[in-house]
Amino acid sequence: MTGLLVVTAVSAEAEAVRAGLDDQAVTVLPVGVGPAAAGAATARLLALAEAAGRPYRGVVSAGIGGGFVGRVAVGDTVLATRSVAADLGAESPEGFIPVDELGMPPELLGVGNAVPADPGLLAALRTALPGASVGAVLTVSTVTGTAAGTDALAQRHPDAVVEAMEGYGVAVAAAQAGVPFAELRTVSNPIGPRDRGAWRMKEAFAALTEAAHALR
Ligand SMILES: O=C(O)c1cccc(C(=O)CC[C@H]2O[C@@H](n3cnc4c(=O)[nH]cnc43)[C@H](O)[C@@H]2O)c1
Repeated sequence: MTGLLVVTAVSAEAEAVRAGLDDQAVTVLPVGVGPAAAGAATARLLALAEAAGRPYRGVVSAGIGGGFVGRVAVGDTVLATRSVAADLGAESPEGFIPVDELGMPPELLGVGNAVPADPGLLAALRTALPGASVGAVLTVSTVTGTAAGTDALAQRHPDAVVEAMEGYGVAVAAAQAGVPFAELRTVSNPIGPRDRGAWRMKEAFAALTEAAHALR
């Protein structure tokens, strides 16, 4: 058994995590933006480690994310209770229908719309990061950038604190490999009408470095 695998979307996030870690047993790798790239790359890393007889003992999706205003602030650290595929489903005149509620046979649904964090891994991270906010983290393929989109998402997910683009994909890879999963985010921007100038990447990367000790 090897140590923990921490996957980020981009290399700047991986570098921020590594800067706060001095543990050789933790592997930190960028796996791409979006649930498909992150899920496929994570599945490959987990399978290669397993085939080499050195499976990872856990996988953490880490990085920056957009925060729901009034629930978290820029610079905050967040731990996911579950990682939710917020745009996996169908639109209808009555609104969005999550894939879980489309009436598909259960064997086609896989893990459904959400994957809970591993209780043991989440508990350990909460202990190490007592100041972290805890709630659902949404995975979206399109960054939310309108007031209407933000309101709809906030109403559909009253327990959500952050949106990002990879957690659910990584969670599916971990679930299929039978490896404990968790998601850790720091808030770089408020979710709302697109304003790239409001993104505070430096602050979010610094918070990621600060939080990384929890991954030891
Ligand atoms: O300029 C953009 O709109 C943009 C789009 C995708 C990625 C980036 C990045 O440089 C950051 C990579 C990473 O950050 C996460 N993230 C951060 N804020 C949000 C958000 O408000 N909504 C969704 N994802 C967010 C995400 O996981 C990206 O992979 C910039």
